[in-house]
Amino acid sequence: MRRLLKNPVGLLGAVIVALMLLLAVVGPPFWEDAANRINPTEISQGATAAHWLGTDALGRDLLARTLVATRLTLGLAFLATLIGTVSGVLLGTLPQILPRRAGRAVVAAVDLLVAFPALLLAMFTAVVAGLGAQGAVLGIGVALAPTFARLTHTMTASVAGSDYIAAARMLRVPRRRILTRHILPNIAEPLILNTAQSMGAALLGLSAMSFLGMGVQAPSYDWGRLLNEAFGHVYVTPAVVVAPALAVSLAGLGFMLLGDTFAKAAAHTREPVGKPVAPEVAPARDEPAPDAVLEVRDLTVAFPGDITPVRQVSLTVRAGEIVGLVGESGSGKSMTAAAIGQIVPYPGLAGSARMRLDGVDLDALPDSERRKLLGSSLAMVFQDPTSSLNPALRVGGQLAEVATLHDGATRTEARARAVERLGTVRIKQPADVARRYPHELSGGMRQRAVIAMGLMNTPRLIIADEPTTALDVTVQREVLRVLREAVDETQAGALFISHDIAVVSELCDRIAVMYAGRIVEELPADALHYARHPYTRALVGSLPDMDTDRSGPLTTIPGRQPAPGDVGDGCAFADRCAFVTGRCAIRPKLHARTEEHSVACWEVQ
Ligand SMILES: Nc1ncnc2c1ncn2[C@@H]1O[C@H](COP(=O)(O)OP(=O)(O)OP(=O)(O)O)[C@@H](O)[C@H]1O
Repeated sequence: MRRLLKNPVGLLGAVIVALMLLLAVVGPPFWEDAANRINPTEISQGATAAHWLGTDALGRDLLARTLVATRLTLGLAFLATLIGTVSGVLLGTLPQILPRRAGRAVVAAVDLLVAFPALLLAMFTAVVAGLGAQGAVLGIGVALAPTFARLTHTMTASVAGSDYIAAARMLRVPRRRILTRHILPNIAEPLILNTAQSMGAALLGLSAMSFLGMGVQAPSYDWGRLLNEAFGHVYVTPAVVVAPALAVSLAGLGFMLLGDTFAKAAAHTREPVGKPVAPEVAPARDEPAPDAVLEVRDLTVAFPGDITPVRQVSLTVRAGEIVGLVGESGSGKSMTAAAIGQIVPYPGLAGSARMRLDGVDLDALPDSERRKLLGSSLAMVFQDPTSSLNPALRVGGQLAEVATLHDGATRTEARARAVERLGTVRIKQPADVARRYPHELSGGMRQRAVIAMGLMNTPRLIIADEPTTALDVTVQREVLRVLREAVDETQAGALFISHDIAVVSELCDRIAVMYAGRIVEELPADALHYARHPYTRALVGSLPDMDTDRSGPLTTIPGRQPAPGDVGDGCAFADRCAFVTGRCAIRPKLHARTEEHSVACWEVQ
């Protein structure tokens, strides 16, 4: 509400609507007498001192009649909106309750009605229902209903696809209860906003019907009826249409502006508070690493509200090397990957002292060049291969598209390369698989197809973000082998993100351990058992081995990682650490123990 009052357009809408509502209450008692007083000596006059906006054919004051008509006009518009909303919402939810075929028939009928001009639909209904206020209200209500029904159906269908609805279905919650308890509350807000806007449309529609003689009939009168009566005299005394025309326009505008502002305010409430602020990081001055395909220095990602999920992360990946980034959920691994790929979600912003891909400084490139380089030199493989592949396109076509877009390859060349790359990732009968749609492949094949898509350009860096988490253990092994082979063959570097330290130690050459947005230890994978940071040691210690007693619960690390907005000045792991001392109130820097092994912990420095 405060936001509404701060917005001048919203404020104007609110003032107009409030004024109209006030007039609807006080209009008839105050001005009814003047509005009905017939005066044969002052018939169809223009503006005079006694009648500011003229008189009608019986000499009645038009300003007073317009003010009095506010109640009937708004009342009828409200009724029409109510009919439109209720019947539209019922119609829109029917497909969820009815058997599939009947539901489809309802959707088709709604689509047909939406395509039909609304005013014609209103007139048709009004003629069938009988001329007069009742018919007009029903007509406008019926005309509003299809839009509401379509909106309700679309939103219901999208909410119905959510996991919590699937869970409710599995628990055998009855359909009607799913609808009222789980679906409707989630779509109520946009429906209410649409209602505010529809009130303006109903008001204009009803006035049009009355103006055309199909709505309110004499002796009753609404604004449309007043316009209809005044229109016969408009060429002689134009002033007679001013009052009702002004009232219709003003009220229509008021409701539209208010509805619009409500909709914008609702969209804003879903936006995060505060403006995006780019993290300030001084550029690195030393020489870049000569053999690195990726060199990241002091990468920081910040969101408004002092949320910093990635804090001064430095990483180097060399050609032919797989670096594992490991840490528990929420430590900032994916956000690091997103920042390297320049896809940090709004309103987050990334900054770094250095960001070099294949020897090129990304920060020094103009936007278009940077996008081009990332498109050709970086391949990203995400956890869910389903969302990386377009379900409407054949696998081969999608892979080929990469080659035609980036390398300007012909269709035949691109298709041949797609089949070859599918073979590279150990897909049997690649030519046959290229002709299939993603849903026709198993999860493991899909993930390999995504890796093959990344390899279409011969990338210099592959970022694989939990690529095997959704797969079972045997398929997981196959995908990891494919990744290793791709790196060995192409001599690209790879950043492999996982929360599973066992997988990382098996696949990677080096491991960077992340905790609360920072790298806390970096070491060769084969030296994992010499890890020094208490967090890395706890991660390694939580792995079951041959001697683990499998009848008991696995070891866990007590406590919780702080959220990105709650990380203090000291060591972020201190609360969970068995070796905590007073020094841990100051954050330890990453300290090089050997050329290949760095740790951020006071205990081991
Ligand atoms: N759009 C966002 N706005 C604000 N904070 C965000 C946003 N996206 C992610 N975060 C925060 O960033 C932190 C790091 O998220 P990130 O996805 O990088 O973690 P992760 O280590 O990859 O975890 P997981 O293994 O669960 O994917 C999380 O705590 C999350 O709350």
